[in-house]
Amino acid sequence: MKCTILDLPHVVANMPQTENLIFVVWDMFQSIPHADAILLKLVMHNWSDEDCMKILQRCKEDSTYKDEERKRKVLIIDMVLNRDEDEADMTEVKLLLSWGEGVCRELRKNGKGYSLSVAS
Ligand SMILES: C[S@@+](CC[C@H](N)C(=O)[O-])C[C@H]1O[C@@H](n2cnc3c(N)ncnc32)[C@H](O)[C@@H]1O
Repeated sequence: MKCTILDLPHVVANMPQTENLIFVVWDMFQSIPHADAILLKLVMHNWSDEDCMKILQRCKEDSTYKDEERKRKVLIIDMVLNRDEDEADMTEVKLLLSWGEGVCRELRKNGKGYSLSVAS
């Protein structure tokens, strides 16, 4: 498996490369280069809903994959509040960790399943 880490210049510019792991200076708001899968780990909580939609749109755009069976996968790992099921201490820890980081989103049960919205 080959992995490419995309980030801003001050984060990846001088990182050592290996055969399977490379670091590339890239602005994810402009485009996302071709890959079988894209992992957005601890990225979305930094951005508004509008910016998250832009990032997901860039993930969706890939002129090299026309085949429906081989569409790229997008995996999101991020922290969300789940006050209905988390212990109160866990909610406090999550709020503390997300403090100053941007947007804290909350998972809520509704009639159809779950919804995710900006925590208030
Ligand atoms: C909270 S960090 C998460 C980093 C890494 N995914 C992790 O889990 O450790 C968010 C990263 O997004 C990067 N970032 C911010 N704006 C970006 C952009 N326009 N294009 C690419 N990366 C960006 C930041 O430099 C930062 O390293």
